[in-house]
Amino acid sequence: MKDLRRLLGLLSTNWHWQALGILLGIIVVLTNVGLLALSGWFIAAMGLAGLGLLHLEYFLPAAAIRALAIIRTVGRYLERLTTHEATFRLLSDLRVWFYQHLEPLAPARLQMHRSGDLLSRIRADIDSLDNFYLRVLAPSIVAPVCALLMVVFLAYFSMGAALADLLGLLIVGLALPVLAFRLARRPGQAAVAQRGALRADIADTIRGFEELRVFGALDRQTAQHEAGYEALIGHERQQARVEAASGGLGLFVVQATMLMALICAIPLATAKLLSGPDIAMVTLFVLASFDAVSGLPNAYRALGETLAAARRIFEIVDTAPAVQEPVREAPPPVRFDIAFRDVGLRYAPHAPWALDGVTLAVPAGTSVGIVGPTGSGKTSLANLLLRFWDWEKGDVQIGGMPIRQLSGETVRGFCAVIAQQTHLFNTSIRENLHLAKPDATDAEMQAALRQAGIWDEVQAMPDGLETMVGEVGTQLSGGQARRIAIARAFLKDAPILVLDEPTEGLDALSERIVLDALAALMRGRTTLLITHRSQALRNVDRVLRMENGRVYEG
Ligand SMILES: Nc1ncnc2c1ncn2[C@@H]1O[C@H](COP(=O)(O)OP(=O)(O)OP(=O)(O)O)[C@@H](O)[C@H]1O
Repeated sequence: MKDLRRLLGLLSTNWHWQALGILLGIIVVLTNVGLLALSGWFIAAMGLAGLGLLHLEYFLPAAAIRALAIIRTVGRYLERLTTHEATFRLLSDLRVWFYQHLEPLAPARLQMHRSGDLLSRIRADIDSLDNFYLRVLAPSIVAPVCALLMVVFLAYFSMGAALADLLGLLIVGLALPVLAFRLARRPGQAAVAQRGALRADIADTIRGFEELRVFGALDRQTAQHEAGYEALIGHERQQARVEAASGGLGLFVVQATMLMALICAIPLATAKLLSGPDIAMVTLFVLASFDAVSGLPNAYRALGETLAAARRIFEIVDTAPAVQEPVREAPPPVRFDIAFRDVGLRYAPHAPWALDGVTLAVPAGTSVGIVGPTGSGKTSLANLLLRFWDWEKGDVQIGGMPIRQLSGETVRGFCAVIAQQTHLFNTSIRENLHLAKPDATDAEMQAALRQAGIWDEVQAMPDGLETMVGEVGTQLSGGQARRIAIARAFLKDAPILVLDEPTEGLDALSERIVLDALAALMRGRTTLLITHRSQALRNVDRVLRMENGRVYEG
């Protein structure tokens, strides 16, 4: 219920389009009912007039039928246009809203989510919210308004037919939707969760194809996916049963209501209170009146899925970022020395200290190499400096300014990062460089690539700067990818460098080339170099050792 209320709150931004869509929906339903009923009356009346049993002035009803047909057609078109406009605006607002909440959570709060699952939330879960306005909310307003007007109109001709219609409309428009919602809610929730898990599994499998083939585990993995799909089909089958049953029942109620209305109306005709054409009109009016409610059982059947999708989105949106931004940002520092003062960090409230009273200083323009066994806390230093995590004790400063007083964006604006896993996007070298400086000219890019020692190789590639680097840079060698990342850092021209295992995974020759490029990059910049490799330390001014979250001199 809370999620439903929240979902309604999210709709408020586009209420003009939504209200217009609902108004047009009401007009379309009423003209459709009017058209069918009047046509029925007219055909019956014409038949009687043909037999000479009735004198019929046919001009007015014929004109009314034509007018209703035009209004219905144009109205239906405009209604589709506005409701879809409202829905797509809503979806795009929701995506922006979700992304705005997602971005501050990276990387700390997103590490427990699988990337395939996040993609599923951004795309499929938000998409499934289109069901809410289009099929649930708008028809839920259109239906009672139209039902009320139609029943009042019918009561003028036959109270019995009006009551029968009211009962039928209540069954199809209220009882069946509630029942369908209840029965399909659990399988709907399960289907949404299962689809998310499957997408994440498949994304994982595609990423790990190489390993799966090497270990001969592809068949096992495929069998697991098949089992997952079987489970999904099971949930979908349950929902399909509810859909089929509510559809069949709905149809039965429509026919039964028509019969009831006819039974109520015939005695009125015998008593000469209604004419023959009136009977045809009343009967067809009852049939057409279900146009207002016929979509509701299936819409409410799908509502369980929609709410489950909304829950998955709210889960992310409600996560508090790991780092709180300052209410008012302090002026940016003008010096770029780095200082950690007695810093204590734990990744969870009762976890062991990952950093346990770390104090270190890197004077501006100098470099410090950090070595130490795995898990000793080296990368954690970088995580704090980049404002990806917050710490519990002590302080981290840049140029004497506590970085907590600066926004994460400002702090990261001062830093360039090169890590073992520095991400290259699956696009051209040019676009990857643009990331660091969107307005970089070709000459600037060329200079940066030259400084990174890779210009000659890029120039020799058939497509030069337009060369596509492939998924995470797989079309390049490890050393080339690293040097493109270095060129990117040259372009950014940030005063602080964070190098986290920048030569990891490279052979001796590539390492030497990358280290030469890094030496040029480090000149004049405050540098924190985290490494296991002794070669990498040749360029630094000072070496510190980390052990169990503490820092020791060389
Ligand atoms: N995101 C995280 N969530 C929870 N614990 C973490 C996280 N990152 C690191 N840790 C823990 O904090 C400790 C320090 O990790 P850190 O990555 O800083 O070490 P490291 O010296 O860089 O290791 P390596 O050389 O293997 O990269 C380890 O015990 C690690 O398990």
